[in-house]
Amino acid sequence: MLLPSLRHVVVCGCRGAVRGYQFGNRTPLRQWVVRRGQSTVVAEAGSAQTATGTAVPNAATNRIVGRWLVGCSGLVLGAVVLGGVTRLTESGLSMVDWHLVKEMKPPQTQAEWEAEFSKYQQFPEFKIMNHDMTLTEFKFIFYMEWGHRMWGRLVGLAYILPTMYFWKKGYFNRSMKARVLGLCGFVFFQGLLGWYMVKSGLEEKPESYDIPRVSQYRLASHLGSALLLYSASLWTGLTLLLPPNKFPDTKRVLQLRRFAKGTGALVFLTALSGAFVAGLDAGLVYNSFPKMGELWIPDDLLAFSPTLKNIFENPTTVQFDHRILAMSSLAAITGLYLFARKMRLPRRAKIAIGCLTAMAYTQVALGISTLLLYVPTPLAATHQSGSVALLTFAIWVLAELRKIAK
Ligand code: HEM
Repeated sequence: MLLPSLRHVVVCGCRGAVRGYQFGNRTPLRQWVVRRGQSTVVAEAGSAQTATGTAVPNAATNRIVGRWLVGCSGLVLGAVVLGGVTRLTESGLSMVDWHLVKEMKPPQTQAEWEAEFSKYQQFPEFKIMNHDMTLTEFKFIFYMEWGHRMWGRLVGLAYILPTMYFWKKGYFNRSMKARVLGLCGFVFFQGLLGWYMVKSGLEEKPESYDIPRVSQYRLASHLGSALLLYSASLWTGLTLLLPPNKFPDTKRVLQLRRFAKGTGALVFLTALSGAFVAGLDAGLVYNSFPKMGELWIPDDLLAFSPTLKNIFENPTTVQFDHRILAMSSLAAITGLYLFARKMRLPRRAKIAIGCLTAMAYTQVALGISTLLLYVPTPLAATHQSGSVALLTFAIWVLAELRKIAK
């Protein structure tokens, strides 16, 4: 006999699966599973009920949560693009302190602007690079950074407020609660990382007349954690929204799934290596393709000592690695496409793989153009956004190929 709350889920005509329960391989003991044709309807013992007596979470609430998370990933994408443009316009070091609430109001009067400008003048970027900057020019770089920080706060609110609301309404099951808490924690961590990164560009380095720039390690961590937040939100949202495909458990399907996972990881790694290229301005050391200058393997590839240091600190090696990883990603995606072409797959999975392949070629073309044209801001920003688009298609492919928990 069905428990009352579970019966409600089934009887209330939830179309398709209640999909928030399929994460991980283990089904919590507290759950009852009922198979209805192709879909799996799951309810928890003693799950909450709405005012109309409907048990939650259910298919409808899962759809709401799914859309919210996909929307949140869109906001993260906006933050990544804005962050890239902020960096490329060299605006990121214009706000020299950090206050969660106070800085939300930008300077209003002439006196406030002058005070803000004179604070900026104490730091190396002004002293070494921008000593002839006017107040009007300062206002531009200030507003760029301010816009990025405000967007970050908007992202934070977009995660935290609905989390509180949905939690109270009982829209999350146990595993979902852990997930959204993790995502909210991640947003907070992302903000802290951002300030930690900016601080590295504000430090006075006596005896150094180099262009002040943030640490490439911190830039890669900041971008990498934004991409992780994006991927986790999108994945969770998509698995709630997309009905799972039914695959036969054949060897080829298992191989395809494994292949797709590896390819997704490679794309992620390539994007991360791009952050090192950006952080070291390594896009300006060799502006030719496919060779680096006259050579396939440049002779300053291992110029730094110890050797390991070259991987993250030598601009030549960092650019070389990014090229190799990018070409490996392209080869893997092309391989995935050819492998999948011979298989009978659901239409949506085929479309997702096709989109991933088309985007991979576009992204490589964008990268090469960025390099050959000496990193112009609009092209570099498009290349950066292209990496998120590529990641999006990779996650879509994985969501289409995912295994249904038994
Ligand atoms: C799968 C393919 C690729 C992915 C996912 C990818 C990803 C990225 C990412 C995420 C960045 C950092 C952008 C930023 O933070 O502003 C970047 C930078 C860069 N990439 Fe790629 N990339 C790919 C292919 C290529 C290729 C084939 C080239 C050229 C041979 C290239 C050249 C560059 C350059 C020059 C930069 C530095 C741009 C700057 O300073 O803003 N990329 N890439």
